[in-house]
Amino acid sequence: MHILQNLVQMTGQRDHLRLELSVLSTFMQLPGVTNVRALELVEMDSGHWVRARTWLQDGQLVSSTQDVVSDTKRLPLRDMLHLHTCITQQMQHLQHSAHADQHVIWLPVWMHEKARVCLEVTQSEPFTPHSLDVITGIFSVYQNYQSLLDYSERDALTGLLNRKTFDEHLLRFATAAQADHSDEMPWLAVIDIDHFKLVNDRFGHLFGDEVLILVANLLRSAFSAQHRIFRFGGEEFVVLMPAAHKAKAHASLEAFRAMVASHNFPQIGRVTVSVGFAGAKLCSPVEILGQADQALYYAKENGRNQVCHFEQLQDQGLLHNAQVSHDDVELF
Ligand SMILES: Nc1nc2c(ncn2[C@@H]2O[C@H](COP(=O)(O)OP(=O)(O)OP(=O)(O)O)[C@@H](O)[C@H]2O)c(=O)[nH]1
Repeated sequence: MHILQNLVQMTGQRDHLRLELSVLSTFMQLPGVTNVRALELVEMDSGHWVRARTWLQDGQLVSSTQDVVSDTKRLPLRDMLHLHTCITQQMQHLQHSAHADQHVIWLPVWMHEKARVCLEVTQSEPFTPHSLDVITGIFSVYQNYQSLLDYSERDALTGLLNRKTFDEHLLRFATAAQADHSDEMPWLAVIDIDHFKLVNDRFGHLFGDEVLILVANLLRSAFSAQHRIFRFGGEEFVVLMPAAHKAKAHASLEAFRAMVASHNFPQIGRVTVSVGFAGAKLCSPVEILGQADQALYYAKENGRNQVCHFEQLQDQGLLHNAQVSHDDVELF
């Protein structure tokens, strides 16, 4: 009965992290379960890494406030031998008995043949067919519900994140940077396709859609799993970039701009983008978006196909004629 109540609570969640806490606390209700963790898997610096994102501490489940890049406790995936096997062989789950009273099962969440999260359940007794059925059953409910949540957070045309979860992601990026205390900060970039109306007018809406999909693919290949890429609607994209020095953020946006400009779009040929970016500090999302939008507006007014930085334009006193009132900024 407890489990049923937990499942009801689990499927009432509207947020991935709360859903994760909920499924782990459901596992904790099972007899013999002594430990649970949610492990985050990430590919960076041409290696695979793993770190605990949610774990049990003094009987309470806690989640990391750091992002995976700044988490010094992350390990190379190959250091966790069994998990490494489970992931590289794309297994649905894998069990291992480390000691007579320590039996572990890993349950990776597969999405488009990639696993970004893996749940780990440890119990004091060996797994029986019944306990395995219960664990994998709960995991299936969790996985189905997670993909439903994921679907509702994505833009149907490009598969990028939609506007819905933007504020939450922004807050997480800004808070993680505060905890880090370094002089690096996260960045927010607004990217807009130049003269997109002309593409639609000349080639038709279907070709316009094709350009949106191709630009979304270029965004995915230019930015890593640590970035968050959104389509806010129309031909406007937003990228949340993890903490970095301004020069590094500028260079990666510039590399993306150049990548689009040199891409051969079938039938259409050349397409360019303009980019405005600003520091993603702990202030309101509307304020930060407004700043990045002002820089974008400046880029559009001054030749397009370029990357402009809000604070730099402001310091140079160049924003007087490019002020965008917040009423004009198309946010939703
Ligand atoms: N194909 C397609 N077009 C879209 C979609 N959403 C918005 N649009 C079109 O995007 C165009 C946006 O045009 P504008 O905002 O005038 O800007 P622009 O032509 O890109 O010019 P600049 O931004 O000034 O460089 C409009 O023609 C919209 O109809 C979509 O989902 N698919």
